Amino acid sequence: MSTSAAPVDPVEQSKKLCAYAAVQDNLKPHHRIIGIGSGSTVVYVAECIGKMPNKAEFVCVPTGFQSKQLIIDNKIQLGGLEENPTIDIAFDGADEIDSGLNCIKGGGACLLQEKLVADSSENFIIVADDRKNTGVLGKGWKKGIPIEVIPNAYNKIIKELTALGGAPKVRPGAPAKAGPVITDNGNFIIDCDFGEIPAAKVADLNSKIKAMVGVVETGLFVGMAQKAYIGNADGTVTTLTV
Ligand SMILES: O=C(CO)[C@H](O)[C@H](O)COP(=O)(O)O
Repeated sequence: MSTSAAPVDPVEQSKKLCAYAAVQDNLKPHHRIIGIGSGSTVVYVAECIGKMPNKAEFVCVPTGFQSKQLIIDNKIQLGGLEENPTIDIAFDGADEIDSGLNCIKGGGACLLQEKLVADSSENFIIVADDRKNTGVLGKGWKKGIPIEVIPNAYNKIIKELTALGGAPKVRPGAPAKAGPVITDNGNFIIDCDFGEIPAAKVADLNSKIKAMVGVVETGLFVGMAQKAYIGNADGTVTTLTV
């Protein structure tokens, strides 16, 4: 019988390393309410918290269906934003990070609940593998900025985004569903490519998109993260701060 271990995928390993480092460095003894983001990197945040001997002291607030399952699977106490409007610290992944720690989020269509949790958190920490750390939004992430919209407003908003210089597309649910992706909040996602967005222009673009009636939220997280933990392919972790 062979006893050789399964090969370790370096990207998966880097996600785990940055997530564990972020929790171990930032979760303080007085923290009680923790926000848990969405995606494949925060899986390791929940795993790390789930292994803590004092995990019964924490209440974790999820950012969507997947995140809720992670909290349940790791046997951590689940809480809602309604009972916990102030979150001590939140950990979340990102699709891309710029030099000012602005992020594109929403690749998993969870951006609205993610932004609610981030905005309610006293500390917001990003965990990501080094492919996300490009320095400029739109440089590596070519799918566009995810924008959550009220369903019957999608054509109106597509017109407005096009006039703003973007290339918008409704996110399809195919092959798993005919028709568009429906978010956890019952809305559509429009992915809108604006090319590379210099850090100094991210806030203005975000304000212009948010001002469109029918837009619920954008996947531009402007000035929200205090720190980002980047897992590198060589097994090291880089910490970025603003
Ligand atoms: O914004 C998100 C979901 O809406 C995720 O945090 C983002 O897509 C990163 O995911 P991953 O850790 O799998 O790269």
